[in-house]
Amino acid sequence: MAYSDQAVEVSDGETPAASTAARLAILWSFARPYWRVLALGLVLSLAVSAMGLASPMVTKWVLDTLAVDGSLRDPVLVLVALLILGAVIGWYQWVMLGRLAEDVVYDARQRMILRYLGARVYELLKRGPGELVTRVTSDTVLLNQAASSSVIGLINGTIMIIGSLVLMGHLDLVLLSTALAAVIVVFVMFSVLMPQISVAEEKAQASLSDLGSELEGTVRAIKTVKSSGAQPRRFASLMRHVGESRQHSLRSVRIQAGAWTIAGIGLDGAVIMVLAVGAYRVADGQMTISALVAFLLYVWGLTGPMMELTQNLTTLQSGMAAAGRISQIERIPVEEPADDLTVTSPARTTHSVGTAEQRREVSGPADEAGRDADRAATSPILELSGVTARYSPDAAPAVAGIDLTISRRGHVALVGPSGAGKTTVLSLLMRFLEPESGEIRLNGVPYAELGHARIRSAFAYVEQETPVVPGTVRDNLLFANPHATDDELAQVLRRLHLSDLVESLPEGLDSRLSDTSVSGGQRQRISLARALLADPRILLLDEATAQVDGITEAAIHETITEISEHRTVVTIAHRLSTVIDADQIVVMDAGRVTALGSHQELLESTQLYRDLVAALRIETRSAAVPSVTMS
Ligand SMILES: Nc1ncnc2c1ncn2[C@@H]1O[C@H](COP(=O)(O)OP(=O)(O)OP(=O)(O)O)[C@@H](O)[C@H]1O
Repeated sequence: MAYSDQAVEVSDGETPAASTAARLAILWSFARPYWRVLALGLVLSLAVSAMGLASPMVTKWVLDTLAVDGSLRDPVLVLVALLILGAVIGWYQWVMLGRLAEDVVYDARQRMILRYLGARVYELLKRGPGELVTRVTSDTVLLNQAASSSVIGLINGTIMIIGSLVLMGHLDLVLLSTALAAVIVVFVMFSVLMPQISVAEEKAQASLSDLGSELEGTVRAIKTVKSSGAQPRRFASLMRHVGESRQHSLRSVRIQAGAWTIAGIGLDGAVIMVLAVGAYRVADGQMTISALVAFLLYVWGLTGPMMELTQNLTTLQSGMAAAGRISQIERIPVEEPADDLTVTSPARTTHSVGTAEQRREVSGPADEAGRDADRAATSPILELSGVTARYSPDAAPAVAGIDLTISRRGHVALVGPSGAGKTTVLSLLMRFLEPESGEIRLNGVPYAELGHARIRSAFAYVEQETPVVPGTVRDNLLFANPHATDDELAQVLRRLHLSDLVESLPEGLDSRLSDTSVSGGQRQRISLARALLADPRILLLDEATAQVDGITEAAIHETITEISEHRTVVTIAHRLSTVIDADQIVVMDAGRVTALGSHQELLESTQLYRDLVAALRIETRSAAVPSVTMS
C-alpha cells in the first residue's frame, strides 16, 4: 500500500469547507479497494429487495386465487420460498457487509498509524497528541458503516423506492400520483436537512477532538494542575468542549428526529389518502380489492426503503465528516514520500556490549556509502557546512550558518544559553528537521543521498524529556536492538546500576513501565541502557539538567567516557563534569556557533563560555551531588 496524497482538498482545523463531492470522493477512497465485495453486496441486496417487491404481487395472486376458488398451493409455495431465500441471503449479506465495514476501519487505522510513524517529526508534533489519537480511535468508527453498508443501502433503498413506485403505477396510476406527492415532500425535506446534519456531526467531532487534546495535556500535567490549584479552571475548560460536543450532537439528533417524524407523517398521510381514494375507486368498480391491498402493501413497504435511505444518508453524512478529518492526517508530509507505506527500520546488527574488543563497527550507512576505507578511518564522521534551518517557513531560523566537523572518536559537548539551538543541531543530525540551506554529511556522504532510516541506524539518541516508551522494562531496553542477548542485557543493567531496580519489580524485566513507576534518574539510566544495547556508532545525549542523582551522574559519565574512546558522543551538556571532560566544546548562541575549543582554551578566549561555566558551577554546587572542581 502506498501513501496516497489526496488530491481532494478538505478544510483544515475547525471550519469544514470541503464540498460534498470532495468528501464523497475521500470516503470512496476508503471503500474502493473493496469494490468487488460491495458489488456482490449490492447484487445480494437487490435480490432481497426484488423478493420484497414481489411479495405484495404474490399476495395479490393469493387473493385473486381465493376469489376464483383456485388452488393455493403454488402461490403459497412461492411466498414461502421468497421468505426463506430472502432471509438466508439477507443474513449472508449482513455478515459480509459487517466484515467489509471492519476491513475499512482496519485499513483507515493502518493508514493513519503508518502516516504518524512516517511523518516528518515536527509536522506531526504540531498537532496535539489527543487530536491524533481521536482520529485513529473515534473518527474511524464513523467510517465503519458509511464506507460499506450505507453505500449499498442508499442504492438499494433508491431502487426499492423506484421499483415500488413502478409496480404501484402498474396497479393504479391515480393512486400512484396520490402516494407520489407524499414521497416527493419527504425527499425535498431530506435534501434540505441532511447537509445540516453533516455540519452538526462534524462540529461535534471537532469538539471531541479538542477535548481529547486538552484532556491529554491535563492528565500529563496533573501534578502542575493540582499544585497550581487549577482543577476548577481545568474542569471548566474541559467541560466547555464536552458541552460543545453535546450541543452539536443534540442539534444533529433534533434534525434527525424532525426528518424521521416528517417521513412518518408523510407515509401515514399517504396510507390514509390511498385508503380514501382507493375505497372510492373500488366502490366505483375502477379497481379490484386485491389490487388495493397490494397497493397498500407497497405503500407500507415504502417505509422500509425510506427508513433505510434516511438512516444511510445520516450515516453517510457522519462518515463524510470523518473522512474529511481523516484526510487531513493523510496530508501530513512524510519523511520519505517515495517510500511505500511500510515502516522501515534500520538494519541494525547485533553487537556484544562491554569491552571495546567485544564491540565491532556498525555496518551503517556511512560504511556502505563511504567506499574508501582509508579515508573513512581518518575523515570526520559528521560534517555540517553552512547549515541553516527553521521550524516553519515564517519563523526565524533556529540555527544559521552552522559549520561543524565531528570526528569519529571522542566527545563533543554543545553548550549555550536556552534557545541557542543545541537541540536543533541534534534534530538536524537525526534528520528530524531538514536544513533550509547547507549540507550535512555522514562519513562524507550527504544526508540527501541517504534514507532517514539509514542515517538513524548510525545513532542512538537519549532524549531528555521522554526517555521511556510504553511497554515493559524489557521492551524499553531492547527498543533499539531487539536482538540483544540476556547476557548483554544483564551486563548493561549491572553497569548502569539498574539490576536492583529490576529485581525489586514484581515481574522483573517484564514489569510494565509507566512514567510514574520509576524515578527521573532511573528513567535516564534506562534510556542510557537502551542506547548502550544499541551499540551505536554515534551517541547523542541530551543530558538531564545538572541536578541528577549521584548514581545517574556516574552512569552518564562512565557511558560517555567509554563510548567516546572508540566512537562519537555528542552531548547537550548541562553538567560541569560533562563539559570539562569533552574533547571539543561547541559554544552556541542565538542559533550560531560562536566558539569552539577545549575547556581551557574557551575559558581563556570566550566570555560567554566563562559565564556559562560560572552558571553551571552554581547549579552543580546547589545540586545534591558532589560538586566538580575545575581543573
Ligand atoms: N518545535 C519547535 N517549533 C518551533 N520553534 C522551535 C521548536 N523548537 C525550538 N524552536 C526554536 O528554535 C530555537 C532554538 O531552539 P533549541 O530548542 O534548539 O534551543 P536549545 O539551545 O536546545 O534550548 P534549551 O537549552 O532551552 O533546550 C529557539 O528560538 C526555539 O524557540
